[in-house]
Amino acid sequence: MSGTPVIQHVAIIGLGLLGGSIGLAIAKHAPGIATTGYDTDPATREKARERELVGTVLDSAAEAVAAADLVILCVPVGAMGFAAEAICDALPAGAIISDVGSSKQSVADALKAALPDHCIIPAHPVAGTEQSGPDAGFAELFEHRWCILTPADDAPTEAVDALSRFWTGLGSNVELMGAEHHDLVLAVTSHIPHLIAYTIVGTASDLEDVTRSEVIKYSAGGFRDFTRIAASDPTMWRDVFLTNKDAVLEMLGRFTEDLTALQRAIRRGDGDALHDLFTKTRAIRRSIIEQGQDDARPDFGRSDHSGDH
Ligand SMILES: NC(=O)c1ccc[n+]([C@@H]2O[C@H](COP(=O)([O-])OP(=O)(O)OC[C@H]3O[C@@H](n4cnc5c(N)ncnc54)[C@H](O)[C@@H]3O)[C@@H](O)[C@H]2O)c1
Ligand SMILES: O=C(O)C(=O)C[C@]1(C(=O)O)C=C[C@@H](O)C=C1
Repeated sequence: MSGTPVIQHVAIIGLGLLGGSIGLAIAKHAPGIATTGYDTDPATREKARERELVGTVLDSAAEAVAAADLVILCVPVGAMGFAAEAICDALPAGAIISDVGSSKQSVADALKAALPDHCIIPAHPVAGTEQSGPDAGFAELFEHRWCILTPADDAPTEAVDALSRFWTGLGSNVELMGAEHHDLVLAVTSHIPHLIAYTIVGTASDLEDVTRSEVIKYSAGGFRDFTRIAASDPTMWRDVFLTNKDAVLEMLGRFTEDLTALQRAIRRGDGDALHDLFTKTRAIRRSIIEQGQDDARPDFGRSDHSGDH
C-alpha cells in the first residue's frame, strides 16, 4: 500500500444497530463518503432503505463491496467468517476490511482465514445499547465513545491511520491495543456485567409466580437497570461468550472468589469487610466520573433512541 489511503466509499455488511448507526453517522459527519450496505435479512434491507441507513442498499454482499475502499462487517461475531467469505471474490484490491465485533481475537482469526490476502484491521466501537435491528441505529452513537483498534503487528501503518481517522471523524476517541488484551479488559468491563445481569434477571424469572410479579411491580433502580442490560440481543451475546470463552472464564473465576468472600462476610456478620469493600468501589465510581467517563452518550442515546420508555 503506498501513501495513506483516503476513504471515499464505505460498505457496511449487517444493517442492524451498529451498521445502521455507522451509515447514519457517516451521513452526519462525513457526507462526502459514499455508503453501500447489505444484510442477509430481506426485511432489514427494506427497513434500511426506508430509513436511508446507507446511500444504497444492495441485494448481495458482493455488489455492496464492489467499489468500497473500506468494508465494515457489522454482524454477530459468530457470523464474521461467513460474512467475510461472502465478499472474498468481490473485494477491490487494496480495500481495508474492518469490523465492529465485541470480541477481537476470534474475529481476527476468522477474518484472516477467510481473507488471507487482504488488509484486515479489526475494531470495536465501545458504544451500544440493548436495542438491535435496523430501527435501533442513530447517528450520535459513537460520539465521545472509545473505538479500540486491534491491528496485527504487521498491519500497514497507513491503513491503521486511515481507519483511526475514519472513527475520529465519526466523533470517537481511538485507542490501539492487542486483540488478546482487548478481550481480557472487555471481559471485565462489558461481558461479565452482561452475564451478571442475565443471571439476576433469570433468577427473578425462576421465582414462584407471586414473588416474581412483586419483583416486577416493585423493581426500582438496581433491578431495573439490570433488566435493561438483560434485554440485550440474545444472538449477539451468545456469540460473545462463545468467542471470548477463555478471558470470560478467567475473570469469572476471580469474580466467583470475590463473591464467595462477600458471602462469608455476610454470614459472619463482618460489617468492616463489607464497609471496606463498598468504600473502595465508591471511590472507583467517583474516579470514573472525575475523568468525565460517566456515560458520555448524549441523553438521546438512552431515551429517544433506546426505545426504553
Ligand atoms: N449492540 C451493541 O451494543 C454493540 C456494541 C458494540 C459492538 N457490537 C457488535 O456489533 C456487531 C453487530 O451487533 P448489532 O448490535 O448491530 O446487532 P444487530 O442484530 O442489530 O445487527 C446485526 C445484523 O447482521 C445481520 N447479519 C447476520 N449475519 C449476516 C451475514 N452473514 N451477512 C450480512 N448480514 C448479516 C443480521 O440480519 C442483523 O441485521 C456484533 O458483532 C456485536 O458484537 C454490538
Ligand atoms: O450500554 C449498553 O447497553 C451496552 O451494553 C454497550 C456495550 C457495553 O457493554 O458497554 C455492549 C457491548 C459492546 O461491545 C459495547 C458496548
